[in-house]
Amino acid sequence: MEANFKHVSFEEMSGIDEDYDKECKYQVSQLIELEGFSAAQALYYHNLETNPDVKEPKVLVIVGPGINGGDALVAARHLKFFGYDITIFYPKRPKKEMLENLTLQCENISIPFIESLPEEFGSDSYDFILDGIFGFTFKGEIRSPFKEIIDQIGASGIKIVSVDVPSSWQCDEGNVNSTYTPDILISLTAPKKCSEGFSGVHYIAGRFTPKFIVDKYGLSVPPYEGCNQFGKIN
Ligand SMILES: NC(=O)C1=CN([C@@H]2O[C@H](COP(=O)(O)OP(=O)(O)OC[C@H]3O[C@@H](n4cnc5c(N)ncnc54)[C@H](O)[C@@H]3O)[C@@H](O)[C@H]2O)[C@@H](O)CC1
Ligand SMILES: [K+]
Repeated sequence: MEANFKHVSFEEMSGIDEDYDKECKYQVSQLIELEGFSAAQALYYHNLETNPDVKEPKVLVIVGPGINGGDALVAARHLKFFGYDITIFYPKRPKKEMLENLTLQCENISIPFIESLPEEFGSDSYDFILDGIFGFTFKGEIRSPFKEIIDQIGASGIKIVSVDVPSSWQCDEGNVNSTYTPDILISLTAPKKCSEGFSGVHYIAGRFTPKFIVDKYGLSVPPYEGCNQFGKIN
């Protein structure tokens, strides 16, 4: 299904983002909640399908400094409520009320925050790394400390689940920094051009996109089942 699916450019995704704001009156915090919840659901169902014996998967959630990081904080909270064993690494915390509130909500449910990544990841340290470092607006070379973090995650041997785009990939150009390719990708609203050749497991989380936006940008709609907030396309 991936090959026949519409992959959006940076310009198109920026237009959709603007329409969410101006035409749909979605508040950023509302969108983040929907995106993070959808991502948590997708990972939950993925684990159920591929690893049903692991009832409380251990997930290291890596939170970046922007909205992609906000999505990851929301996903972490919902996964914790789903019974997962969650740890958060959030190295660079901007003083923004919305992100501070999302952080507090994770602290309130006793999710531990670690100060640094382990020197080496043991094979059984985590079942997944949830990558919420950078999103579709990322450009250029990776600045410190994220260069080192992204290299470490890539070398960890742990299954990586990227939210929206693999962090440090550019929306239109792809893996310009030659970093990791995730095992699982959860694209928000629509897959981005950089994932056109992606051969891993691919979910779309966008069951909040009104039909007029789907029509305006010619988006493909994944097969949403029941009340799932995600659809699988690969
Ligand atoms: N704003 C919204 O309402 C929506 C947000 N969404 C989510 O928001 C994401 C985009 O959010 P942002 O635009 O905040 O982007 P990011 O979440 O990628 O964060 C941007 C921040 O990363 C840092 N950064 C940027 N380039 C860097 C570099 N080269 N090296 C090191 N640090 C760098 C800067 O501090 C910048 O403030 C999407 O991918 C998605 O996850 C969208 O899906 C749609 C709606
Ligand atoms: K990401």
